[in-house]
Amino acid sequence: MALKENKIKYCDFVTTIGVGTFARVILVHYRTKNEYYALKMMSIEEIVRLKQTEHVKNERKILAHIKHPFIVNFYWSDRDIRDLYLLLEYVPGGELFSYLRKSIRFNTDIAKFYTCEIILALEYLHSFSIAYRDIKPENLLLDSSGHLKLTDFGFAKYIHDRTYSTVGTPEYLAPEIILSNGHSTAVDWYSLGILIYEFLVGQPPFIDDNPFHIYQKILQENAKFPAKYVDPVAKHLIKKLIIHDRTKRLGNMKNGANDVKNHRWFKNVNWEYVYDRRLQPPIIPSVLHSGDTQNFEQFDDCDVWYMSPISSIEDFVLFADF
Ligand SMILES: Nc1ncnc2c1ncn2[C@@H]1O[C@H](COP(=O)(O)OP(=O)(O)OP(=O)(O)O)[C@@H](O)[C@H]1O
Repeated sequence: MALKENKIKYCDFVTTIGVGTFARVILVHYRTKNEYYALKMMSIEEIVRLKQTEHVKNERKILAHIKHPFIVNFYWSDRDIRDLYLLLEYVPGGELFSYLRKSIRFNTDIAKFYTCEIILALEYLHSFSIAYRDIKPENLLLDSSGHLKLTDFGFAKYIHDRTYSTVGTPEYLAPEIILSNGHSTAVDWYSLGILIYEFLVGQPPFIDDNPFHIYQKILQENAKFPAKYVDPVAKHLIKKLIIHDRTKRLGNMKNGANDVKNHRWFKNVNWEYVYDRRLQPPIIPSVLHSGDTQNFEQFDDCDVWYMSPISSIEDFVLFADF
């Protein structure tokens, strides 16, 4: 415990770079290394109250297990009487979401570049039976060279058979999650189909202010494909990814991710080049120095100094191995 607390001692808090449902993410400067990192902080009291204990434990366990060019790097976890901490690589280019909203939609080449990098990240995760379960543009960050880094493993889980919890973001939920039919890594291929659609069209196919109506649309309606933005090959790929029948869903059949990679939409893609980060990124973020936060929303300074409540002993011991 004393040893673990020492880790935080060397971090100077610089500014808040993200506030999610369960976490605050702070840019920290690590004095001994003179480097910047992203510190994800979660209030123990809040995590327990919002029934996220297992999710956070999964997140830590999975982050500690994986290493991939398109997934955010994890360094260590820690806790004190108020918070849980995850020290992550700082990815300074900001969320792909911001770039997508700014440009309204991506052309085929841009959409394809990001899709290729996500496919390799998903293929890697699925090889360990890890379902990511929260594919959306907000969880895709750009590094300083413009390559993708998947972040937020809060809903990721090792799934060896099927699992029944309802997690994810409404617009991206696979039908089997909505129906509580038990789900597996196949849900990520469904969400990838929705993501490609959002890249090309500028919004997901099933939208509504009320999540319940989104679920109804996902279950009952067919996606409409504006021909102006979605060419027939992309349409074919998306339809194969968002197919309700999991046994026919691309990525979830016996050839796994290879069926997706071999789809006509990726005809000229050299997958080794993709893995080696040798494709030219279509957007190069403006990053002036390693601790530059210009690509993130500005948060109130008091967020940095916000103190979570002291957790109860019962809650604290739930995270004994964190
Ligand atoms: N490693 C990182 N580098 C830079 N920014 C990051 C990093 N990790 C997270 N962020 C920023 O912080 C935001 C919130 O982080 P994260 O998504 O992990 O929190 P969360 O509470 O689990 O979110 P959600 O509400 O989506 O569940 C991200 O959307 C991103 O903008």
